[in-house]
Amino acid sequence: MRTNSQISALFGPGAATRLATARVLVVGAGGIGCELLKNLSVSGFHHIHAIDLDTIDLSNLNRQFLFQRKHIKKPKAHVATAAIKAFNPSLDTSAMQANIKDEQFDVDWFGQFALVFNALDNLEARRHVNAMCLAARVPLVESGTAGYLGQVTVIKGGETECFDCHPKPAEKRSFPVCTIRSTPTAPIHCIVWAKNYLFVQLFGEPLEEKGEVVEEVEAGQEEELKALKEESGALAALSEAMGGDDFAQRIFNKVFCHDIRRLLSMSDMWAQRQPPRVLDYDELENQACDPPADHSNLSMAQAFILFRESCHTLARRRLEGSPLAFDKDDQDTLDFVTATASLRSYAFFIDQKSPFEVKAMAGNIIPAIATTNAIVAGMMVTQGVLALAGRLDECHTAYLSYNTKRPRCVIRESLSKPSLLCPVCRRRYLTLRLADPAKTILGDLLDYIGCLEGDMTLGMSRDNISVVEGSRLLYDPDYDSNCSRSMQDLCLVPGKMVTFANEDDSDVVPVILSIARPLTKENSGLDILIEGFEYIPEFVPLPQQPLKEECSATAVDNNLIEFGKRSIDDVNEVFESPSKKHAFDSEDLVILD
Ligand SMILES: Nc1ncnc2c1ncn2[C@@H]1O[C@H](COP(=O)(O)OP(=O)(O)OP(=O)(O)O)[C@@H](O)[C@H]1O
Ligand SMILES: [Zn+2]
Repeated sequence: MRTNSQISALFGPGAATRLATARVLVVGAGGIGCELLKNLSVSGFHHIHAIDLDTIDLSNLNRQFLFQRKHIKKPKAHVATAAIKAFNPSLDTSAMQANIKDEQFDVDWFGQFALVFNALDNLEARRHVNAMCLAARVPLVESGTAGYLGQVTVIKGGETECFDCHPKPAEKRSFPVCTIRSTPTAPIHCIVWAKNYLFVQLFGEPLEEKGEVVEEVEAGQEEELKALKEESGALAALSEAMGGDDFAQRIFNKVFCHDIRRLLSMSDMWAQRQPPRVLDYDELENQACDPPADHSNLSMAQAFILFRESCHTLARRRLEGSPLAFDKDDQDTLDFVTATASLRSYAFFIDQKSPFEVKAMAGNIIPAIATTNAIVAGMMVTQGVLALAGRLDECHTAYLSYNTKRPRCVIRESLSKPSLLCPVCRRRYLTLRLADPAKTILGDLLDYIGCLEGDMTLGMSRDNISVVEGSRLLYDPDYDSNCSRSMQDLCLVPGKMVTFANEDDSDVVPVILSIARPLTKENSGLDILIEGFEYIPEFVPLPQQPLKEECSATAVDNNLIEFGKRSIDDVNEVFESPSKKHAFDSEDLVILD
């Protein structure tokens, strides 16, 4: 536990009082959240509120050290805050098991905190908290980890980049169909073939629509694609043998003998490549072997046995019910993918992966590493202390990278200014309060906005305004049927955010009205009140197409936050992490420049 003088020595004069009086929110009490809560509790923070929608699972215990076996199924936020209170009984803690996106957490609710820490694991929730903190004008410390990689940054509306200043590319994971079906060269190609092609053809719904395999035909491959389609037809016909004793053998002979012989007959294809080998069912059947171990590679004989057994199990399940879907936690489906991917790797002379690694790759799992979470949570505290003191010029975006060549594993950058084109933070955030949402109609609100004058004018009126909530268009000059409906009827309740834009003049800053709790008696006589006019962001109208230079973000996955500025070299260095490699194996990365 830090004494006041230690806190002042570490964080500067006045820090002890500032930390002791600030009310802070921690969103997410998982891997990073537990470390962070523990850090906050011993760093001089006093009023700590935690929220998490989940309960504790056995799989959390290896790294979420505030939890013990006896806590399984209990709410994470409650157990975590109780645990830190045990470290420091003088703390004022509170906890909620809830989704941070719930409407009850409106702008007023966020506004009660001096600082928010995000310790989340998904983009959607991060985006939501980003927008709510902008609306409530509360600084946010954002974090993310993926394997050995981690990031921390500070977001303050109007002063720094926000979470949405750079577009986050959708997770991309696609492979050309001919690589997967005819010329695999990497373990991931065999895994995708087993999971997205063979498994789906035999036991599931049709495949390519699933998105991982794309019909990207290179010149001269049209013939090959046609042959592959015929091959798929033949495989579908084999499904009719499902349930029979020789089902596994027929599948094996088709995919590891017949199809490979057909490929070998195309000698041009192997001029520059190692040709595959045909596998022999009888030979493998006669080989004795030990049972497979989770962490070591399967021998060919072990893969064969697993293939045969999983084929029969899945055939039985498929005949008993509806199409099956691959699930990394469904052992039968995982066994099938592990075994067939291993056999295909043997056939194509590709490195083997252990069942454990196959599970990570097929399930696209990035291992969570306690040390990474701990380092990131430590950096969050130091950034949070600076943000709380308003010392944004001293705050940083910090990247934790894994690289044996670099002397330091933390790379720091000063915070960037908001992107002038950001569709989220380059907006005017105002708060709307109504005396009675059941009585005020949308038309009244439009008139009220049209009549605002002086410093409060928004440059909008019924003739040019468009009103949108989420993906719902509520009003534009050609669509006024909602004007006579009450705000309550339109579900415009506290917690909702409504965007008002001038349709005619793109130089007018769009306004986001956060609907907050109704007016109290203090404002009696008013029906509508809009607050927060002091801040007008510098505004540049959005172009039709986002400018390419603006997109300097890297995408790793939904688990890792992305903020511009890292060079591709840095990015490549960061990706030298072995854990990252096993999860993504090069084709899985999307790098925008
Ligand atoms: N919308 C949300 N509202 C509140 N909490 C959320 C929300 N989305 C995610 N979380 C919480 O954020 C935490 C993120 O922690 P972490 O990344 O360690 O995930 P985890 O679920 O604990 O671990 P794993 O996914 O590896 O099993 C989780 O506890 C999760 O419940
Ligand atoms: Zn922004």
